[in-house]
Amino acid sequence: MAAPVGDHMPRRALRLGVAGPVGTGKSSLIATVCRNMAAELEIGVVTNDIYTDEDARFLRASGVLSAARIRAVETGACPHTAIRDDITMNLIAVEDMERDVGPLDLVLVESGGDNLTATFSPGLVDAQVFVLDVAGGGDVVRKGGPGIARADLLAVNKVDLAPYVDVDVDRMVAEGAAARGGAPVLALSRHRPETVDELCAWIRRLAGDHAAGRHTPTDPGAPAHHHHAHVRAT
Ligand SMILES: Nc1nc2c(ncn2[C@@H]2O[C@H](COP(=O)(O)OP(=O)(O)OP(=O)(O)O)[C@@H](O)[C@H]2O)c(=O)[nH]1
Repeated sequence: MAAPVGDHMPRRALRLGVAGPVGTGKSSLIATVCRNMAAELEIGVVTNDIYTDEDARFLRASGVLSAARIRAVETGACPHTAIRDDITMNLIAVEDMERDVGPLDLVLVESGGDNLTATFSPGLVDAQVFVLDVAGGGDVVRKGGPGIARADLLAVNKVDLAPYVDVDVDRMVAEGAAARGGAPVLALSRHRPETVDELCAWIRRLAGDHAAGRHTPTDPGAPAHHHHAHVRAT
């Protein structure tokens, strides 16, 4: 689908951030999107890990994209540092990839796993998905935070596990929608194709709006204030 728009202005890919606590299924969600949408969109992925390139290796091993379309950023610090405070490493990774393998339609940027605080800078991504999972407990949506409250999409993932962890998915989704003033919440499982279709439809709409110049990034707000003064030099 990638093609220049207008007379001579090549457009850049839609950049979609994927954030959320450790292990909620961010890499799996990205692999699922690539598997289901690679035939219609030219896709690239940038992963952020604190100390490793584990997520990039997982995605390369899954075989959903060629290795050149998967770049790893090792942040060496809290996830929000590289996706919000100083986005330079990520911007360079995205721009290098688009130059090397582009033009692309969609670049997915995965944050390193965090607690509930990480949000992407609107200078890095055009939109963001915040991923929770039912295994984290039905009450986690009530704990709030900028990602839960104001990301473009809240995904409640692994809903296939809900019966095993005593979570009422409908209630979790309703509480999420209430916390977000009605903004979209998606009950998701990679084992439930109809939910994957809904995720792909949401991305398809967003990519269309971006390509047509109809999408304006909104900032979910800064992460909760915190500091590292307790980490003492020896
Ligand atoms: N049952 C079930 N398991 C899932 C689903 N999605 C992901 N998982 C599993 O959840 C675990 C964590 O998934 P990842 O995709 O690695 O999670 P992540 O958020 O990228 O993890 P970090 O990068 O470490 O923060 C893995 O064992 C996945 O197989 C799902 O929809 N259903």
